[in-house]
Amino acid sequence: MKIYFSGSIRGGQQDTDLYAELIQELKQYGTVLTEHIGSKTIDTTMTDQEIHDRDVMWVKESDVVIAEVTVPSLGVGYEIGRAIDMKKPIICLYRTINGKSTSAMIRGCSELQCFEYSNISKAKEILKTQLKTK
Ligand SMILES: O=c1[nH]c(=O)n([C@H]2C[C@H](O)[C@@H](COP(=O)(O)O)O2)cc1CO
Repeated sequence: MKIYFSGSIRGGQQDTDLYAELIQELKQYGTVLTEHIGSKTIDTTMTDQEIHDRDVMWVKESDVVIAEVTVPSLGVGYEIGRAIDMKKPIICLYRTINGKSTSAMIRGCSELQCFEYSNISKAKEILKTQLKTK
């Protein structure tokens, strides 16, 4: 199974360590195409167009998209929209921080499976339940 993991980069990298742990967990279910999202080092050798085209190709190739949407990111929202058009199964994970929840455009979308979680163990449980059937 090919997994496209989506998480904020230019939207803010405060959750990068959490993404790295989720990516590590996801590796037991298949190949994670986007391991770089769990690293704070940004590749400066690629142009924006190269990043965009590579990532859209990976979304196309993927069997499932997992998006951590707590940190608002234009790129993550865009990838989710493209993945919906491609009819991919999409799981969105988010935490509520200081009473602030994620966008209604994500939580209110019936084509997404959205799950709120409070800590990494809960996120792993959600992934286990959701991915064992895929
Ligand atoms: O350098 C990058 N590499 C990359 O793969 N992305 C993709 C993957 C992430 O899921 C998403 C993050 O978008 P943003 O940078 O707008 O937060 O976009 C985004 C950037 C920078 O925008």
